[in-house]
This record gives sequence, C-alpha cells and structure tokens, in this order.
Amino acid sequence: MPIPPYPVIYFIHNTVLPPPLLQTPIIKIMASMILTLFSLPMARWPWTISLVRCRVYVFFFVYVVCHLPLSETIRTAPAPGLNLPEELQGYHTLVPLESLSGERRKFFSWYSTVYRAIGSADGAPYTLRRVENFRLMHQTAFNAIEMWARVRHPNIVRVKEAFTTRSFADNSLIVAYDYHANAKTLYDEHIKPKVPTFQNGRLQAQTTVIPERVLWSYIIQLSGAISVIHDAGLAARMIDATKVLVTGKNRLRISSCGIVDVLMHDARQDVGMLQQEDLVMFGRLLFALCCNNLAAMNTLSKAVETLTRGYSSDIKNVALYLISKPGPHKTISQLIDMIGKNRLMAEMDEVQGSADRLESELTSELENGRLVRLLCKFGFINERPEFPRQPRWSETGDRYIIKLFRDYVFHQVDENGNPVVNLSHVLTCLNKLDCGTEERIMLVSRDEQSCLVVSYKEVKSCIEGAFSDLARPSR
Ligand SMILES: Nc1ncnc2c1ncn2[C@@H]1O[C@H](COP(=O)(O)OP(=O)(O)OP(=O)(O)O)[C@@H](O)[C@H]1O
Repeated sequence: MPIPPYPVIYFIHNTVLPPPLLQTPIIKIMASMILTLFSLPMARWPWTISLVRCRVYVFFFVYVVCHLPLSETIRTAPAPGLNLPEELQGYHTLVPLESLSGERRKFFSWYSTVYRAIGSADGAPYTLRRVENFRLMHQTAFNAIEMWARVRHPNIVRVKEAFTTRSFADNSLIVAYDYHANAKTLYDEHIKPKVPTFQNGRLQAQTTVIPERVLWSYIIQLSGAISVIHDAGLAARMIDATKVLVTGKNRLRISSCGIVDVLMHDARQDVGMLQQEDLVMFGRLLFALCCNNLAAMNTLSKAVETLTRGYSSDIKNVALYLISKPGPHKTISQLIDMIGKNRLMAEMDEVQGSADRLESELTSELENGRLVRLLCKFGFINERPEFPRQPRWSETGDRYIIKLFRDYVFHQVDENGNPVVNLSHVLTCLNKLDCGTEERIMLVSRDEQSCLVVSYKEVKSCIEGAFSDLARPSR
C-alpha cells in the first residue's frame, strides 16, 4: 500500500472529521475494523465500498491509529481547535506541552506556554516557550540569547534562538530550545501531590522521599551546570522545581535559560549578584526537594528540622551554605569542594556504568538491525512472481539455493509433518548466514527429489548476487 503524501493526510485530518472525534475510543475500534476489512481478500469486501473510497478511509484510519497513542514521545499531529499558527518562523506542527485550561501561573509578569514544534530546516522536534503580550523594546535584549546558544552542557537544555512574532495575534516572544521527549519537571516528579492509592486495604496518600544517593546526584549535576553557566559570564536566574527537567533516570537539565535575560533586559543587574542569587535559588530548590514542598523555605526552622530528620548533616550543610548570605567566597566552585571527591568519583562511576548499559543495549539493537536487513533481502528475493521462467530463478538455477535455504530456515517440519517454530534455529541460521561461515548444511527440496550440500558462505553469495541483481536499475 503506498504511503499517502503528507498534504492528503493533512487535508483529511483537518477536514473530514471534527477534531474531538479523533480522540474517541470508537474511532480506534472503527479503525481496526476497517484495517481488518482492508486485509481481507478483495472478493469479500462489501460491494458498496469502492476501492478508491476504501483506500481513502484506510489512509485516514491508519493515520488516526498511528497518531492516537499521542505520548510525550510521539506528538506529530498539530493540536486541533487552538488556532495555533501553522508556520512560525521556521517551525510547524505546534503542540502545547501543558494544559491551556484552568488556572494559569504567571511567568514573572507574563503568561507563558510551552509548545513542542518541528523545525522546518531539519525536521527535528524543538521546544518553544512563548511569552504572551511581550513587547521587545531593544533588539540588544537578544544578545544574551546569543551567549546562551554557545553554552553546551549535558545538564542544560540547549538554547537555540529567540524571536518575536505576531502569529498568535499578539506580540509574543518565542525562545526555542532542544526538545527532550518524556521530560517531566522536578516538581511533577517529586513534589506534586500524587493520587492516593490503596495500601494494605486503605486509601493512602503517596509520598515520595528522594533517596540521599539520588539527591547527591542531583546536587552534582546542577552544580556542574551552574558552574558552566557562571564561567560563561551568565546567570541561570531560573533554578526552580518547575523549570528543572528530569529527562531520563535521574538525569536533570536546567530549562528556560536565557528567557529572563530577555524579559528583564531593561532592569540591568550585576551578573555577580545574579550568580549569587542562583546559589540561593539552588538552596531553596534543595529544601523544596527534601521537604516535598515548594514553599518549604517560608518556615526555615521547620524546613531545617525536616531536612535533618531525613538526610545527613552533609546535605544540610550544603543546603544551608547555598542559602547563606552572599559573599566573595561563596561560589559554585566552593560548593563543588564541599561535595568532595568521593561523591564526585561515585557519580562518575555511576555515569560510566550507565553508559556501558546503554552501549550493550545498543549492541543488541545493532544485531537486530542486521537481521532485519537480511530478512528484508529474503523478502525481496523469494518467490518473485515476475521471473518464474528465467533459468537463474528456476529449480536448477543458483537462485534455487535461496529458496531451499528459506525452507531450511523457516519451513522445517517434524517427523509428523508439523511445522517446527523454533526462533533460536532461525536466529542461529541468520547469524551464520550474515557471517558467511564455512559450515555446510544440507538443503532438501520439499518433494525430497533434490538435495544440495552448501556452505553458509555460498548461500550468502547467492543472496547478495540475487539482491544486487534486483536492485540494479535496468536489468
Ligand atoms: N525542553 C523541553 N523538552 C521537553 N519538554 C519540556 C521542555 N521544556 C518544558 N517541557 C515540558 O513542558 C511542560 C510545561 O513546562 P513549564 O515550564 O511551563 O512547566 P510548568 O510546570 O507548567 O510550570 P509553570 O507552572 O511555571 O507554567 C512541562 O511538563 C515540561 O516537562
């Protein structure tokens, strides 16, 4: 079935059905029914459905089915009914990453919304933070964004660019960032009250206590990020549980960098002072995480008490140091010294261990990729209906070996004639084929009239020959 061109899908998506219908379970059921229908032989299709109409429906429902499980990972459909611009200075397919209904918190004095959008230049997803009704007074406000765009750190969400636009029917400021699928804020991950669950037969509120080991990892990651920001002559100005993202297992990234510099451009402030404020904000964040409460610092003595109950004196010292009075010796490097080399080494070991785990996962995916490529070649070569009478593809030609090998791998039967479905046999054969080993196997035709002894190496060269023959533009 040909893949429908994007404009067709887009047209159907936007015109045929009202958007809310796209989300309903009934559509899912209808979609699977139509797909089943399509998979039936043509003779059994209801006569009322013409081939063309059916194809349109199928394209549409395949499209809907593909897009229904919209998750943080896959957001490809433009958000319906929100009147979002279709194109925004090199971005398209805007999808809000937060609810636009209900009470909205202000971002400083402005309302802001975060969208995921696709960059037209590279097709990659980006995050756009839009500040509503913001009038840019001086173009120089974007100088800071240029400095931020040069900052690269694994614990900072990369700033891409900033621009103003009237595409939302107001004066909006847009700052574009890298997009991290499935990102949650620290607030959502640890502080937001969770739905109560049944435990030991009773409905109980869920509390999340962050283990001390994880907290140290957070402290180390954020210290590294802040250190790079301060070294670049900048200040983060937004170290807050709602602005630090968790993008993987305990992996933190400071988001929304640079935006405050643009918003507050006119109130020029000393960078040194702002960097001192970063440290205090970092301390507040630590208290919020340890006490499970964003406003923990409002009653400091209680917050210190809670922290002391749950964590070591080293954590308490770090938190108190961060919220202490600014001073020339209060710096992020001083904090890194306080963390100590043992904890830094432990974090490094953890990072290397996790890199090893990822690499080994990736290696098995590579193996899978090789096997899928081989299977695709098989699919292309076997049972080509257009060559039944050509000698090379006949029962005596070299392509016959491929057919017998396919039977050897997939169509073996036991002594009672029952199919043998043995995945490890298939994988072993395909791996030997991929390596082209010298090991020889006996291939027997289905009528047992012909029998060939060949090596995997020979089968491999037959397959490669047949495939390159097929792939040649003019045979
Ligand atoms: N770079 C990013 N990549 C992926 N998701 C992001 C990115 N930045 C923000 N998000 C997601 O967008 C959502 C909204 O972000 P936002 O900063 O507005 O958080 P918030 O909790 O709604 O804060 P506020 O209450 O201040 O609006 C969050 O769920 C966050 O996970």
